[in-house]
Amino acid sequence: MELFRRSATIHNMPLQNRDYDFAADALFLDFDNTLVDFAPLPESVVLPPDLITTLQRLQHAANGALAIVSGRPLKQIDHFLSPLRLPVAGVHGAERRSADGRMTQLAVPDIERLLVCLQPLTLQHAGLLLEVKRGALALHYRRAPHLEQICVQAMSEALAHEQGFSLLRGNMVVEAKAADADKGKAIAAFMEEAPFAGRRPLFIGDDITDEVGFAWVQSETAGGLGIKVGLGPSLARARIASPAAVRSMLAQVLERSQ
Ligand SMILES: O=P(O)(O)OC[C@H]1O[C@H](O[C@H]2O[C@H](CO)[C@@H](O)[C@H](O)[C@H]2O)[C@H](O)[C@@H](O)[C@@H]1O
Repeated sequence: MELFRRSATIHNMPLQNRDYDFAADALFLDFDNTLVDFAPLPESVVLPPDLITTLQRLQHAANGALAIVSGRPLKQIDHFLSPLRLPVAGVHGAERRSADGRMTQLAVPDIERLLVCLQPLTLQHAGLLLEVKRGALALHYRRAPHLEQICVQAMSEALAHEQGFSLLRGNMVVEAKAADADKGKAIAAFMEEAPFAGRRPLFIGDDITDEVGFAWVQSETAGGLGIKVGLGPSLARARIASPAAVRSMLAQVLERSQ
């Protein structure tokens, strides 16, 4: 059964006649707008019933080769998926928990000056939210979309005096994150380790931060596939319509395995 629609813009990308193989593939999943639908605030996402059980069973069926790769801190992912503790890369790869539970934290720049610079803006506009992470700072404007340009400009100006950060435009958010951290490197690091090593990486994600992940999994060395959720330009060679479609596809994959 074909589970993903090939991207309309990319042709001649055969999937070796299969889409997902529990014995041969490693599955990497973004969190927001991939597994769960967007919500007005980061803490208000709602996990659909059965998602945790589906992930747990998938992980078991794949001999552990399933990980979450998110812009969120690892602790938040654990909180939402509790009691499940999956291998996770958080804050775009700045922190990572391997399948054996080992933690890796990249050295990250100090966000203190950025915080001081940007806090007045959030006091001025009630619809804005600053999300503080280890070595990253996200300025959310989902509840005040008309402030997008002001937010982007404020973040750019704050970053002009800083070293070691890169500016990331996400969905209704502009973020300063550690320049050294990216999802491609995080997936590459998982793929060096058991139980991921030797498998074909599949990465499902929706946002700009996921593009480096798609590029890495689709590299010649990795030989994998990127699957973009939703519309918009992407390097990913396959598409899936929505988080609901991702959840239903994961459930189908599981059903087929039994
Ligand atoms: O890499 P991801 O797992 O997709 O995380 C990306 C960012 O997700 C969160 O923000 C986004 O989702 C929120 C909840 O739906 C929404 O309110 C916000 O507008 C979105 O940008 C999270 O808060 C960020 O830290 C992540 O970087």
